[in-house]
Amino acid sequence: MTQAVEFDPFSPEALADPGTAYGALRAACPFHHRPADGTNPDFYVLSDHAEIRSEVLADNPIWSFRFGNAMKDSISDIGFKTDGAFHAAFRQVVQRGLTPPAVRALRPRIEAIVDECIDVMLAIPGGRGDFYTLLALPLPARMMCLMLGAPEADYQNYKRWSDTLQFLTFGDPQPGSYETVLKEIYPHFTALIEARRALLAQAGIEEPDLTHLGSVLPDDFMSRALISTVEGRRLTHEEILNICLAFLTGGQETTTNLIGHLMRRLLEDPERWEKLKAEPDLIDNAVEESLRFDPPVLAHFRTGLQPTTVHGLDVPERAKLMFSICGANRDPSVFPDPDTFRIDRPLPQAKQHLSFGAGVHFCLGAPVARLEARIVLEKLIERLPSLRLLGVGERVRTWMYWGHTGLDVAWN
Ligand code: HEM
Repeated sequence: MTQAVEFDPFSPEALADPGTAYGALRAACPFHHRPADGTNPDFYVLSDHAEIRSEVLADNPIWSFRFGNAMKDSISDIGFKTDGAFHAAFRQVVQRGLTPPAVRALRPRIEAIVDECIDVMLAIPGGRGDFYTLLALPLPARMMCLMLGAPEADYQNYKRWSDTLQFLTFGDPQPGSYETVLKEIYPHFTALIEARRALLAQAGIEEPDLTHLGSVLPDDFMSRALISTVEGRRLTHEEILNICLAFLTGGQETTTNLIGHLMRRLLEDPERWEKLKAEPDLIDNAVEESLRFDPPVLAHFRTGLQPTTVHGLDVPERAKLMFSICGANRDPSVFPDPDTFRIDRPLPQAKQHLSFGAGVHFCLGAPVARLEARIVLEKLIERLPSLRLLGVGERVRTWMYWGHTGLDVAWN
């Protein structure tokens, strides 16, 4: 059944309260066909949790990432925007740097940044400010600089570039505007890559490997890309840039919004905040419930490589399929009482959310985002327990993302 309901992801209601809108669509029509409307192309919306997981995001010959994961095609066949065996091999370049011990080793750096942000908050006379500007935004941006190997002082550029790229990829940009911003970003990354190539040249190393990480080269993901091979060859410059862009765009606004949503939901009902302070063992539950209830990425797209049938409906080749993370996260067969935010939702249940995707393109940065959110809660409970919510800012402008531009908070 596909046409049973009207669904407009661009309506003011869906933009303002996606959980309710996407949840209602899932309940009424888990596979929905949305015809072209003059501005937006024809696409299908799948909200069926089990099917998204087992059919669309698992390794399969039909639903391709090669056309990008936005509504409009952007074919590049580079890096993460690939399918099958090549993609699996390419992922390894980053995945090898994000083993559990490697992620745990980020803890002191994250703690130091959070402490610095809280010091700034505590020094504000009157104890009031925007939680995004003060913490939710600088932490992920600084972490991306640190992980890629850029000076942390660049973090405001990283934030600006990521916002612009996000909007251009998932919004409705002017022709050529994507290329304009890349003209600013690519020279920045190219200079950092060239600096690492120069270090190798100075040391007379032609075939760099793992042993050179942290010795000849700084131990960061840009160096990691230089020492890595994929299918027996070195990565091209474009592939290294693709990794930089994936971190730049994938790791910032998403994590900012995770931290922002989390604090909004905890503070809007002060009993939740009190409960968490009394039972800090619930921190992981609260983080996962926030991801489920307020997914920073509402949905992504895949493109059909061949005709197929979904929920009994024939779907043509090159169909655009939107998998609704937000809708799937409200599935009552997986999450009882899905429209209630429960900080004590059992962890194994809450973790079934699809907010980091699933399957072959599952988010590589998920453990980093989770650790950042966890440390923010640990530190706020310890150092700013009197935090309270005064107001929520504007919605972010990219319709497929869910978050706000500010959170007005106060503390004693
Ligand atoms: C709360 C924070 C985050 C959310 C909600 C999030 C969400 C996602 C989602 C939904 C995908 C799957 C895309 C798809 O299948 O179309 C993804 C992939 C990815 N994410 Fe994240 N992400 C977050 C943080 C991060 C961080 C911190 C990093 C980097 C350290 C990162 C790097 C990546 C990369 C490289 C991929 C591509 C994986 C692949 O294609 O194989 N993400 N993310």
